[in-house]
Amino acid sequence: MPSLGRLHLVTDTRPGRDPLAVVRAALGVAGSELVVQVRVEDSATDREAYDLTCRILDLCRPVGATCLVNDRLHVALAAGAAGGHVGADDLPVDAARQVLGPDAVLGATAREPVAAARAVAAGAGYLGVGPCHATTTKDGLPAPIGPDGIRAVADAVPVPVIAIGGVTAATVPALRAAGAYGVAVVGALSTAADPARATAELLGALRW
Ligand SMILES: Cc1ncc(COP(=O)(O)OP(=O)(O)O)c(N)n1
Ligand SMILES: Cc1nc(C(=O)O)sc1CCOP(=O)(O)O
Ligand SMILES: [Mg+2]
Repeated sequence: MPSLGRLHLVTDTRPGRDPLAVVRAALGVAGSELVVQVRVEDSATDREAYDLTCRILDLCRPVGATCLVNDRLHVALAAGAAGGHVGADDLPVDAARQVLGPDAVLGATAREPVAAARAVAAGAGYLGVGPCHATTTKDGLPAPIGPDGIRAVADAVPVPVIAIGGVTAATVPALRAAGAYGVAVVGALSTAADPARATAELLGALRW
């Protein structure tokens, strides 16, 4: 299995956004280094999630980029994505592993070391850890954990830690120094005036 990419683009499907244009721009710069996580609003239908995933897979496949699906593992399987990501309101990690099979990429959200170790024992291959910083993209999150919170989890588990929540190119170095393997972003790419340039800046920060 190829190693996990360090830059995860999580799609922004809120009204007025153009997730396909952002994915296209990011893939043009990052190619196979990019992981695209298809994340749709809870109000989206499965058909909408499936159609978006298929369109994103059509963009990812030619450049060898990885496509994952958030929450809806049946959509991941039906579309032929590489795997999925689950959190506290989704299938438990062991059940998600059963659904996806042993070879799929499976990420789980964990905000502190004990939950992180449990998720890994249950079959998670990477962890999404946050929120690192304040974010306007998702409501109802606990207080930001900052680089220290990332370090606490990264020190406790043997799998890649992907830092999420308010991540920008400027905040990447401190997160990497704290042990993050990579980062997941929504707004840093979806609201960028030039998503290709923003991708290059994030990749540059991740290479340090
Ligand atoms: C890389 C990554 N980390 C965390 C999350 C959040 O997942 P979850 O807690 O299930 O919340 P939703 O994204 O489903 O609202 C993620 N998607 N990706
Ligand atoms: C979807 C999501 N999950 C988070 C978590 O901490 O679990 S933070 C988040 C939103 C990340 O968006 P942005 O990069 O715009 O801050
Ligand atoms: Mg979820």
